[in-house]
Amino acid sequence: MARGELMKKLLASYGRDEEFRAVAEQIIGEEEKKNNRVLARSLRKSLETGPSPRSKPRGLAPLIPFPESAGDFIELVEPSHNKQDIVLSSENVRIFLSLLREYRRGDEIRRRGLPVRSKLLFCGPPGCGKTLCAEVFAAELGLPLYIVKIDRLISSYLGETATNIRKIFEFARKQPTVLFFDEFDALARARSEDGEHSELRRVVNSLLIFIDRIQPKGFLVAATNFDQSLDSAIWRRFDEVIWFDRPDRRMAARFLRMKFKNVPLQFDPEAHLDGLDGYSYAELERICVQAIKASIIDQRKQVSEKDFLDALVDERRRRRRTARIAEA
Ligand SMILES: Nc1ncnc2c1ncn2[C@@H]1O[C@H](COP(=O)(O)OP(=O)(O)OP(=O)(O)O)[C@@H](O)[C@H]1O
Repeated sequence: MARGELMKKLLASYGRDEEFRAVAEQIIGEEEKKNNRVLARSLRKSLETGPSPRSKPRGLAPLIPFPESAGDFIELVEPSHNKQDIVLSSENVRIFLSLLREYRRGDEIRRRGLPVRSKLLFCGPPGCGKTLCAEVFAAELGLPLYIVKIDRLISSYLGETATNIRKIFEFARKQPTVLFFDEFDALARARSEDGEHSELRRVVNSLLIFIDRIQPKGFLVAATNFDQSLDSAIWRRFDEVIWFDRPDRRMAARFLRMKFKNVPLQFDPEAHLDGLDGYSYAELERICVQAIKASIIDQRKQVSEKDFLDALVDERRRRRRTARIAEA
């Protein structure tokens, strides 16, 4: 495996001892194969003198195990998408490129006493790329992505929540990661609760204080669908606020071209852009995938216009049902 890929795997396995050790062994094996015996021997020595349950950590920097108890509300995501898979506005491309460059020069910037932007708020309707972008961004940075489900975090047993929050932040302070807080608006809702939930409010406020104080080694990203429910006390804690909008006509056309890039078509999907106004990327994605699947099921080599229109009708039905549920 290429060295870069192995390094990525090694970083992603950080905090999970067994996996980390397996990848480290793979790296040593590769060096042995290349006849770099001195390096391989010294790597093995570091690995063997690393932390063990009985000995004090020496050699390798001690791993900070990710809190086991956090498993219910935090998830390590192996990036499976890259920048080819996302459609972003030119403004967002510019912001992300500048964040990447700043991160790479972070040590130098900090040495001069200046802050590095590392706390980002992603706003926008569902299915418009907030999570996908966090994944692609983590892949570009070569950092592991951890997704924290805020609603689950704050509804877990309160006594433990406070400890878990502290552990998460301790982890993010020491280990370069992209720590992604999904459904951040759940915080705002919890903050406005009162009376019997004052304990909950305290937990939420302590989470905000942690966000305020932390200088993450990587990035802390929070995502919300409801930007209006976040008050300025929350907004001002972030270095950048980035909007992910539903695609306009031009972006929807780009998305369709991307999705059908390697698929033989009997029609021009862009002729249907009028009917796709207001759809999210996730909805457009479902239409494209359904249309492609229909051609596979019928064992046809090309996707037909009917495949596309049938998928569109299905998605419309789904939208109407979802809207009805949301109103109820
Ligand atoms: N900008 C985009 N470019 C390409 N594909 C996209 C984009 N936005 C969304 N998608 C597609 O829709 C799926 C869901 O998007 P994603 O999970 O990023 O939405 P989200 O904004 O995080 O939504 P939610 O608020 O519901 O969590 C993605 O996995 C991807 O297939």
